[in-house]
Amino acid sequence: MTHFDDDDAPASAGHPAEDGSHHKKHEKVDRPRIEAAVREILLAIGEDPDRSGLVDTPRRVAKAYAEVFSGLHHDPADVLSTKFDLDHEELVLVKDIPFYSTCEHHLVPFHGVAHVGYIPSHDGKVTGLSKLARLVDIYARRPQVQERLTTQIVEAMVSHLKPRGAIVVVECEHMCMSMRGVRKPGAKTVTSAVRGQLHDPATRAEAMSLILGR
Ligand SMILES: Nc1nc2c(ncn2[C@@H]2O[C@H](COP(=O)(O)OP(=O)(O)OP(=O)(O)O)[C@@H](O)[C@H]2O)c(=O)[nH]1
Ligand SMILES: [Zn+2]
Repeated sequence: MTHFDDDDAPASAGHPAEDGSHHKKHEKVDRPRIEAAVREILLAIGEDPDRSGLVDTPRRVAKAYAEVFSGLHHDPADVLSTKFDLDHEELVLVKDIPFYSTCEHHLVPFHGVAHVGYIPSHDGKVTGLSKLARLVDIYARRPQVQERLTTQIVEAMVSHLKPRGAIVVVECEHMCMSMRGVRKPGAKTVTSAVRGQLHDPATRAEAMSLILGR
């Protein structure tokens, strides 16, 4: 699993949430405030927030929001600090990383897969493969738009891995385009971001053929 929530911080050095006692002390999400707001929304749509099926809903939504927005309180530097000296200087690509994010315009989900690749720096040091998936979750678990998600992932790799090149391709279905509004279920949005040597046409073509080869 690549996911973590407010009770499951990324396994990385020095994060204060690792000792298991962090839960209340370090929680940055104001759950009572979310609960009050959800109760207001239920009233506003004409529901009875005190009926038995809804009475625990504000608490559940607050707990769910703490999880789906937990990326706001995690630092990609922590995740990408895990490095191995494998003397590998060629492309490393983790493809088809599934993730869920939340559209910041409508606060409904968008979800899909991310493909994340880089050409390591000249020192041949690489990061852990799972860390690339954790990086995706750190940025997905925030109010987002797909373009910024894509850019943030590639920029974090550039900053913390100092790669010779990096590429991120993200393919998503946006629930705000499926279940409401324009109502086009199945429509996919594809975004990409490329840095450094991955701009080279041959290198980029190699990465893209690996990404697209299903
Ligand atoms: N660029 C971009 N747009 C997004 C993303 N997620 C949702 N949107 C779009 O945000 C736009 C918001 O448009 P508005 O006209 O302000 O809101 P709206 O009336 O709800 O629009 P409709 O969704 O067309 O009904 C819509 O076109 C959405 O499709 C995203 O990740 N990136
Ligand atoms: Zn939306």
